Amino acid sequence: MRVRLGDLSRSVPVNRDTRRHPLVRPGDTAGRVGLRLVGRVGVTVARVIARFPRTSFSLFAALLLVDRVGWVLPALALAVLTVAALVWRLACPSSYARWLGRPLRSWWARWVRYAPRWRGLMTRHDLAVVDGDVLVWPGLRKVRSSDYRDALLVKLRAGQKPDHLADASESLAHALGSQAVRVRTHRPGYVWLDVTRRDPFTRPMSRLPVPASAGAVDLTALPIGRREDGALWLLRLLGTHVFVAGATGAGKGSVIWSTLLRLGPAIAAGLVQVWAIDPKGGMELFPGRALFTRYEDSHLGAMVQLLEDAAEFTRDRAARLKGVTRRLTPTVDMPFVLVLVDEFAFITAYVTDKKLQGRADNAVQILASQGRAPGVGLMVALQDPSKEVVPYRNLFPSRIAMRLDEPQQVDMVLGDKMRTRGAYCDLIPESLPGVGYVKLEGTRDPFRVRAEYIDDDVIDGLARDYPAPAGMPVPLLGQHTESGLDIAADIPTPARLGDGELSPEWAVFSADYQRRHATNGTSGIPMGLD
Ligand SMILES: Nc1ncnc2c1ncn2[C@@H]1O[C@H](COP(=O)(O)OP(=O)(O)OP(=O)(O)O)[C@@H](O)[C@H]1O
Repeated sequence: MRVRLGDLSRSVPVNRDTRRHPLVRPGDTAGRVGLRLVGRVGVTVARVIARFPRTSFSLFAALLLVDRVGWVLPALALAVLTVAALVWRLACPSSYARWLGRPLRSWWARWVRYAPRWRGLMTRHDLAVVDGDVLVWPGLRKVRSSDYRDALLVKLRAGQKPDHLADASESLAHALGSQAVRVRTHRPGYVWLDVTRRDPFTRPMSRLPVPASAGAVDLTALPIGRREDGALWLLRLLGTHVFVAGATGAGKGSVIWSTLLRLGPAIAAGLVQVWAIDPKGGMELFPGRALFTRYEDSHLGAMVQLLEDAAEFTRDRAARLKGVTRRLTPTVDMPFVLVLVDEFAFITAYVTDKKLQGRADNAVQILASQGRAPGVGLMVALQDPSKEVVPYRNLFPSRIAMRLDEPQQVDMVLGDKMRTRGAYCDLIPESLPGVGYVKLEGTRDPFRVRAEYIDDDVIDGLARDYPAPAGMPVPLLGQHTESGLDIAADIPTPARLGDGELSPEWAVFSADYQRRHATNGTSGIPMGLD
């Protein structure tokens, strides 16, 4: 690789003629030329030292050492240090990675991978700006390299904003041979450019913690998957509402079930109630019905009624808690209630009966606007983020977009400019179900995640081990049943409704859904419940 010092500098004159100060001018004596040459070399060396003080002084110290003691001793010392580093790496990989591996890799990435081509990258992607009579470009300030990505801290030039880099991110990704380049805001004037080198989600995910007791369930941080940087993806339910969108087979089910898996002990202890609606006739949620305090999956009217009951409950609780507390701490007497709706659009945007649609709409508005403080959360999933559902999006502070069919749908789900900021949901391959992007209220940038896959055996175990306590009103299959019904005992094996039992619009949807699923076999990574 050819390194040009010009690439490492921070600016060049706009008009190259101003640089033309020839070394040899007409009438010059040899002495003058020599002096000019020494002067120029001196200035260049001083510039390099000022620009790269650590590297320059390390090099200088090494040369001094070789000069004083010869090369044998330093070479031996280097060999001993290398062996020590290898032993360290084998004995304690995590501390090695933290203290030596990553800093070395970051140093290498900065000076070998990025710095030599930085100027070309910036100018060719129209990221250089004219400042007075010089051309300047965003400065590369720091690189943090991990197994999967390089994070580049970039200083913006006056007149630039993060969106300028975001707009160029797709072409930068191609230029760098990266899967994706995303822009994260750091602080005013600085952004992180995340350059993905390998997709961490192509590897099987290690199992995530499952809370052993109700006390271990943290409603503000349920571990339901991994973030791209390797950290746990912690989903907040208390004080927010969650909107999940994704094409068929995108893995919305894994978000729902990994959430329910982490709620299990709290559900069984009565600290959390889940009121569930599955317009697909129970195809998604029915196997977990024992977990649900209320459940509807067949009649539209009953589903809307459940939403209205939840809205009424929310209003009532908000009135009771008025002046007492601003945020609920769930107890058995005052549980957190999660209203879970699969295929949300089918009970809101797509309902043809205007009266029912109005009722559902009202209930959703009340739940979304008043539920956060009194401990009522709404979690909805939907397949088709069309413009009809966009108005609902703003009611949900936490949004998750999984694989989507069209690039425009990304902003429909996550919010404006989110695709530009790197949420490439339309580029998620079908071979990676469960992968998506999350946008949280109060944060500027989306982040990439993969939900843990929960298989049918785990779901059966979850429903068996953590049923909602009996003694609650438990309406089942569209019929309002009175309290005291132990549903786990009543319906031991999962049953599915036939299309004939569904109302006409659900029958059409259900038939279409089954047809699509019959040809949509996707493989999963099995993960069991211990
Ligand atoms: N996180 C995941 N990891 C690995 N595989 C997964 C994951 N999530 C889902 N899958 C696989 O993808 C298939 C489809 O997932 P899922 O049913 O959750 O999609 P969906 O978005 O709910 O689809 P639909 O809207 O059609 O119901 C699953 O049967 C499973 O094989």
